[in-house]
Amino acid sequence: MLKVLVNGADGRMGSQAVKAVYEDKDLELAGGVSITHIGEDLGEIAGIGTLHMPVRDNLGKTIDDVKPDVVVDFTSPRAIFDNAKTVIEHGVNMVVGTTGLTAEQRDELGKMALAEGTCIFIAPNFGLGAVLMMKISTEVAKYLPDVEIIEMHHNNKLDAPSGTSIMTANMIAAARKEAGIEPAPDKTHESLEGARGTKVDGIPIHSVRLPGYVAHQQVLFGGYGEYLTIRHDSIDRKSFMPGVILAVKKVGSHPGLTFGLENFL
Ligand SMILES: NC(=O)C1=CN([C@@H]2O[C@H](COP(=O)(O)OP(=O)(O)OC[C@H]3O[C@@H](n4cnc5c(N)ncnc54)[C@H](O)[C@@H]3O)[C@@H](O)[C@H]2O)C=CC1
Ligand SMILES: O=C(O)C1=N[C@H](C(=O)O)C[C@H](O)C1
Repeated sequence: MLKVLVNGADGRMGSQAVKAVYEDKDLELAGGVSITHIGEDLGEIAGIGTLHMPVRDNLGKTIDDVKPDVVVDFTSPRAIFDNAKTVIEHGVNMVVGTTGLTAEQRDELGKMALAEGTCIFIAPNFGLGAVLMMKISTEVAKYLPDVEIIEMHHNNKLDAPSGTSIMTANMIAAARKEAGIEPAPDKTHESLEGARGTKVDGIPIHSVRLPGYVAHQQVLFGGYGEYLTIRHDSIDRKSFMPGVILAVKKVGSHPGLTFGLENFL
């Protein structure tokens, strides 16, 4: 049985991860860490009943105490780099769902993990539909290179643009480059700064934050007298859990850094 520790255990995603790990017959829930709800019962917070397992407040100390095989992290873009370093330094494998790491930070963590003989898996999106949205977008971009992304999330999301939209833009730009095809130049003058969104690899990303939304993205391709829109909607955070559980089970057989759920499908 793989022992799993969840960091950010009382959050929207962390509490779902606690439940998913607890319900999987091949995994053992080793504990939960957070900076809020410290000392409260982990099971009560995740809505699965009393577990007599308190939420702990120090990742490093908790790893020393419970000796997990895998740490799952759903915390905050500000905390994730240091969290990942702590986990790797303790020689433990890690599954990261938290967004906000730069490509340089990911590479650094991958090198650290290799040096320590551990495995780190990072995915900005664990939803199967979202992975397919990105993959299909790279195919479309070879024929319709003019593209913009609109991502829509709940108003408590801390970062913008979303990790998924950044990854989508990176993948589309790489596919366009490989196909030797370029988008039309953007001739618009922004009379108000920000009107055309932010740009990642030259691709405009527009971020919407509203109550009522969960996690949604549209990839809009324009052509001559036609357009094609690829849209993905996560309407329940349970949609991410099969991907998280898959990653927990597979991470240990991939030394160093693995980036993106498509590598495990
Ligand atoms: N990869 C994926 O499929 C998905 C990724 N996310 C990402 O996961 C992250 C968390 O999202 P939510 O669960 O919505 O946030 P949340 O705010 O509901 O939960 C984060 C939790 O982490 C705790 N926390 C913050 N800093 C911490 C630290 N240093 N150590 C331990 N605990 C800490 C907070 O107290 C909070 O309870 C975000 O970066 C979000 O973009 C969200 C959904 C899906
Ligand atoms: O914060 C969220 O909610 C989500 N974050 C991830 C992202 O930034 O892409 C994944 C999903 O979009 C939900």
